[in-house]
Amino acid sequence: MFPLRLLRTARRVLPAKSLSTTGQLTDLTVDNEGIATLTLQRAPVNSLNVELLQELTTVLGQVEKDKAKGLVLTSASPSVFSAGLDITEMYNPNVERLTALWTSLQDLWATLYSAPYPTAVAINGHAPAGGCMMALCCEYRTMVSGRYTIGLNETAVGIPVPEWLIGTMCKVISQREAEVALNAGLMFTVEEALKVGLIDETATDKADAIEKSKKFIKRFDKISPIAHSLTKQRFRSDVLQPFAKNREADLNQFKYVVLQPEVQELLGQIIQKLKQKKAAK
Ligand SMILES: CC/C=C\CC/C=C/CC(=O)SCCNC(=O)CCNC(=O)[C@H](O)C(C)(C)COP(=O)(O)OP(=O)(O)OC[C@H]1O[C@@H](n2cnc3c(N)ncnc32)[C@H](O)[C@@H]1OP(=O)(O)O
Repeated sequence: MFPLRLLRTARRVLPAKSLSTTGQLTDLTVDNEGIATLTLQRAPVNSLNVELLQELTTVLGQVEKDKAKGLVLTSASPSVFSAGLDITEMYNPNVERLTALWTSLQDLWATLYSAPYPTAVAINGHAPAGGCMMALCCEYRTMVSGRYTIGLNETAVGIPVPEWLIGTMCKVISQREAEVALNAGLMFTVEEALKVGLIDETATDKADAIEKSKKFIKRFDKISPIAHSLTKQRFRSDVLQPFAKNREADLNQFKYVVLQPEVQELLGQIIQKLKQKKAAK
């Protein structure tokens, strides 16, 4: 059950010096104020394969165990926050690996969405699909201005958006805006995202986005962790609880859809287009 996980009693008194942990695909640092920064670093575009999804969930568990003051999520890429699920994991897949991919995505979503500590994201580049999903899980979104896009474009790659992700989006933007965007797999520019409330503010660069994210986390300095985590839980439980009951059916539906010949054909075409785009650069 999610409620107990969300019950958070005290922040740890952190040592004066910064802590730093480096995984293979992510980097976690904790500053001397106790704010953790988790950086995605799977080059070139932080696409989410099984290993990255699992590492992210493990590191989030560590942030919780260490009782950090809060978390800032960002990316090491100069232009992409995350390209979403690794498309090559879904094309001609090994079914066991496909199962692990979706189960790991479910775990990451549930862990980040129900994190008992304050969360903010510094979106320093494009954030399609699973990239947008991670941003939506956070309590505050700052995006670097530029020619970047953000949104849930799953239908454009042949994947229906699961109910838990529709619910997550509808907590952030209006149901009407969400329905129009998700049905057609539309992406938002930074300006459009700000206008509909998909992001909370813009930043001039990554450093500015991180600073703004940390400023958000510091809002909770005088708020009791129990008051914060229980209130957050109450806002999110109507999305988390049905998810917990339906995750097996959600997995089966994902596998059924991805293995359809027409979806496989579409995924193959997308991979081809990405390759041609690179060759034309
Ligand atoms: C039911 C499920 C619903 C919701 C749950 C959440 C999950 C959703 C499913 C997904 O996430 S599907 C993935 C959807 N993602 C996309 O459609 C993004 C595709 N990529 C792009 O649009 C662009 O790459 C970019 C805008 C992110 C970045 O553009 P740029 O900086 O110009 O880089 P390149 O396009 O040249 O790509 C560099 C390199 O990376 C490879 N790549 C890009 N995206 C992916 C990806 N999603 N998976 C795997 N690989 C990707 C691309 O092929 C290039 O590879 P090279 O080997 O040629 O270097």
